Amino acid sequence: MIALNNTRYHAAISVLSEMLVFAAPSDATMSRFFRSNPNLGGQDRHMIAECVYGILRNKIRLEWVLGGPANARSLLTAYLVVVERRNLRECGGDWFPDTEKDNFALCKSKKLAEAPVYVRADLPEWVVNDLIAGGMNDADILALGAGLQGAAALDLRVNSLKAKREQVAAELLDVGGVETTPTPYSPWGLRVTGKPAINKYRAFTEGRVEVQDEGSQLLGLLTGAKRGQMVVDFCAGAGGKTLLLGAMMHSSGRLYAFDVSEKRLNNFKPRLARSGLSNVSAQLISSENDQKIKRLVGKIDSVLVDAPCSGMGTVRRNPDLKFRQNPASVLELNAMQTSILASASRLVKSAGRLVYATCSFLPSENEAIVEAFLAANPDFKLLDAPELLKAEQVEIALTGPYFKLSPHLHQADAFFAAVMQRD
Ligand SMILES: C[S@@+](CC[C@H](N)C(=O)[O-])C[C@H]1O[C@@H](n2cnc3c(N)ncnc32)[C@H](O)[C@@H]1O
Repeated sequence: MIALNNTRYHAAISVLSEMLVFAAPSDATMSRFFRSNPNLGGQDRHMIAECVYGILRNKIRLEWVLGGPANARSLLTAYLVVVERRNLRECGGDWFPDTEKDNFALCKSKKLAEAPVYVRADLPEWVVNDLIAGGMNDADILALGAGLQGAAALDLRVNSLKAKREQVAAELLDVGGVETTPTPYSPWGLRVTGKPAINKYRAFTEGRVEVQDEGSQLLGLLTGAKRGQMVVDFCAGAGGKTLLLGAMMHSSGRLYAFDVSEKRLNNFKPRLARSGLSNVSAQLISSENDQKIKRLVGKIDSVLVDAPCSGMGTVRRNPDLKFRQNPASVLELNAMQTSILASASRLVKSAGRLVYATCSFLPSENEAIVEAFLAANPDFKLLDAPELLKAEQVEIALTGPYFKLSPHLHQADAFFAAVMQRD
């Protein structure tokens, strides 16, 4: 139970009211709020953050219980009843206003078990409709929804160019008391106990580890990138996956990192410097059809398209994404995804690989894009992702030919990848 008091109760309502506009990512709103309220101590901040993120995670259920869209104060009341299961007696003290007592009683009277599936899964109705259109049943939707409510772990990837996993684990423990365990599937992964600031350790500043979720690490294996190859990371962003591909290539061959965002590519520079890689060419492109990529047509062994997406698979870390995305924004993304995949595919040489990935679980951003691409490009065929991982000694329970991770099954963010090969 969150230890509320007058200050924390009012601060939580204040910051949540700002967040509910969804004009900015909620973590940015939270940081700004704490900066402008320096009187709040460490414990206060912790409790306020717990309370506010707990409300965002459960907002759909809380609003159903309240009977419709609600303000921050009512949501907090519903949170105390529905999530914390408090009695009115436990909301004693000066902080719980008499005016909220009716809301309290209303929330107590509602039975969540009677709510529609989208409410019980705490996913927007349009998201659940997308899942149903993709063939998911109610039980799986509820399991996915429950998994997305959980806490996300902090995963590290050991840079195989510079160190071994056991060495880095020992170093982190020795230097900072940071406890880690090997990730269940990735050969380079370490799962950190708690959330220590890894960037202050030399293992990080000297490029022996990077922060990277396990799903992204496994994606590297699916590209099959090897020593001496020509590889393209088409949507490289700040280069998280580029660094992994470069390490898999032993810093040999040529690795092109393209992106339309100068800011993201600039953020990649210090990471690249730390990594020790010397085979990377990072290039800003104006669009997926930029002239710069023309000279690479038909020459690339493996092309990764880590497409711009709704990010819905990361709602454990960013619960506000559920409310910052909508059917129209996803439709816009679908058009981009289709166009980027089509353009990037031109670079793949005969028998080369094309990997399409998103950090989303929406079938409209995943299977639908890949199926349409394959239908329009019969020279590409779908490979079996679980088989490819098995060949890399990764045994992971997956159904179907795609690489689909879910938090409730794989203790990772939801993630999707399809591996294709040009005939
Ligand atoms: C999911 S993020 C990539 C994250 C990155 N691969 C990583 O591991 O850190 C998608 C990226 O696609 C980029 N992007 C958007 N439109 C693009 C386009 N038309 N061509 C290439 N990249 C694009 C965005 O700037 C963004 O950096």
